[in-house]
Amino acid sequence: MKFSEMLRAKADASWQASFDHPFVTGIADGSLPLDSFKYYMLNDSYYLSVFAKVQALGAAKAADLYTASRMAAHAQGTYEAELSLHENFSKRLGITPEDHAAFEPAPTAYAYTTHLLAVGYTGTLGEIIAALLPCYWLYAEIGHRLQGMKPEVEIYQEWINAYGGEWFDTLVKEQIDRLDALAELASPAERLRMEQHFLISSQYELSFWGMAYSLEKWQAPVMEVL
Ligand SMILES: Cc1ncc(CO)c(N)n1
Repeated sequence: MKFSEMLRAKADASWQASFDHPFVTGIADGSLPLDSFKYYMLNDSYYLSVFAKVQALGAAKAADLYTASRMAAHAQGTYEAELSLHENFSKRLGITPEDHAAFEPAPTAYAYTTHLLAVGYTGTLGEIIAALLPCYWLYAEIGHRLQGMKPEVEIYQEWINAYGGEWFDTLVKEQIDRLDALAELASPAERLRMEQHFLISSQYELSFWGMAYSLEKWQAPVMEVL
């Protein structure tokens, strides 16, 4: 069994909980309140801005120029997705520059990105890809599962199309193959860290839906701190 398949099997319970989460099923059937989707978009913009940095940290840690260039290309791809999906959606959802200015990441978005940054700065490229992979792979699986659903809310349909398409599949497959190649070279201790990072990111993906669905907030405002 490939290393990636072993990780996917171990994460299955949290992935199934993501598939069944009311945020995800609410996108599929159009019942998700727009306020939750708006809150998701704001937090996801923040999330993706850190995600791109961690991809770039992966580029810095690559053993060869080709891999460095691919990780950098993925960081660039995140930037472009961020621009096209989020700027377009922000306008249509009525998210204003003031909303962005007043925005502070919710506790779960902050914790998840802090986890990614910790692995980005302390980990090997294998560890970094293990931490980033649930973000790619889970969304691709959700995109596929939701293909063919026709929510009345146009933005939800576009969200499904973005993650269910071939463009995203190719990126995900590339990183799965890279993870398997790096796992072959890794020591047992590094492979264990890769597994931990993957499972923790999978848990945070699940928490991220709950965060948006419940409009999760800090107990006290932290605007001055973050
Ligand atoms: C939280 C989260 N995970 C994964 C993706 C997919 O890139 C995303 N946009 N946001």
